Amino acid sequence: MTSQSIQTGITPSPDQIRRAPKVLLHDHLDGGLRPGTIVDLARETGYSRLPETDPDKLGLWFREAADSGSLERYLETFTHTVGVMQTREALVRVARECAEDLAEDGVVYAEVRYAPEQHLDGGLTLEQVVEAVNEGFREGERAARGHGHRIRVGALLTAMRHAARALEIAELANRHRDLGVVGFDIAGAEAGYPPTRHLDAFEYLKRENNHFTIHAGEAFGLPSIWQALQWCGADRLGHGVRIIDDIEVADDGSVKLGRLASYVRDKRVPLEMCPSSNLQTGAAASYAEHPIGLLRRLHFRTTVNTDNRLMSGTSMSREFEHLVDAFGYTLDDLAWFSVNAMKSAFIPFDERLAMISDVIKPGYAELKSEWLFQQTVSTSGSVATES
Ligand SMILES: O=c1[nH]cnc2c1ncn2[C@H]1C[C@H](O)[C@@H](CO)O1
Ligand SMILES: [Zn+2]
Repeated sequence: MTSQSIQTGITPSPDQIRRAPKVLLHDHLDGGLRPGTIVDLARETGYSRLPETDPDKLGLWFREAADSGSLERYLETFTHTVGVMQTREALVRVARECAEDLAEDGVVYAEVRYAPEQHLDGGLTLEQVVEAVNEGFREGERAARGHGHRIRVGALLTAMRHAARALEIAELANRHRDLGVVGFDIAGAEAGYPPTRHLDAFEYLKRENNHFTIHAGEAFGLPSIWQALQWCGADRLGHGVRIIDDIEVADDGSVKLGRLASYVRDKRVPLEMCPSSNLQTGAAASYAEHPIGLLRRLHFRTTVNTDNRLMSGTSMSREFEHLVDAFGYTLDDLAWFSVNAMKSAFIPFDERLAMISDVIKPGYAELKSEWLFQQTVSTSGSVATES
């Protein structure tokens, strides 16, 4: 081992990646159910339209059905998860398991989103939906602590862009502020549903000094990102991968940023990138070609996320593993992504700083010192054998 290898960094193993403290800003509650839970809930709630009732086959069905190359077809798979999330008990269970699963994977802070308006078919009110999900998150946090994992989960309330309830959902998010809801989002099919359709909701949230992110630049390009930032005033971009269309890379490797890409980088706009999801919806061709490689090199404020763990058969650790394989990222890179994400969270500044200094940095330092110690032991071991 040389000092050179310390400086160039440690290629983390899957086990180190799982133990590293990770921060997740973009994860859908209705895109992360355990297949076995879907089967149980379908039976309990009388939902009879599941394509498979064996949990393994059902998990596979979601991954394959979501692998269509089109966002619209990808979104069709949510009919079944949303279909079994229509009772208070179902919502509490799904939220609890979500917090437990993320904690088990080494996520220490997560913002998990869902659309309350999609969970009213069983007679719940919007308020009851939010209360049930919050209850589940708190139960999950407590259960995780019992298993030695610390996680904090905040909710983001999503409004569906094809519907017309964004202002109502924004008001709901504002009422539950400081009660477990940390912000707002819009999601759903992007093409044909520009974010400016929901300007009233965004203007309301700005007047309330509240936070919001917008899915933009995933299935539609620069105009969507431009509107999300310059008309709606988004704090972060969900995906934002198409910002790459405003960056020119010449044959000699020199890079030229257009005005919008410069703005995104200069203003440190957080990009909630979700590599596996982008491969499935056709927003990127492969991990190696995913724009996150270039954007990270150019110091955009990139973060790594899961989007929908069920549909992509993924986890935060898996997303990091894919990027380590594709770009040779080191433990330092993963720490950089995690600090970036924590800086971009919607909780108060002092709480973000505390997470960075008390949890994230010490966690990566611990992994690094463990690795250095192992190297020293194996080096002195081989010296001892030689002498
Ligand atoms: O990646 C996505 N883009 C746009 N919409 C999405 C994505 N993943 C999930 N959704 C939708 C489907 C869910 O039912 C809804 C709320 O979580 O958000
Ligand atoms: Zn999403």
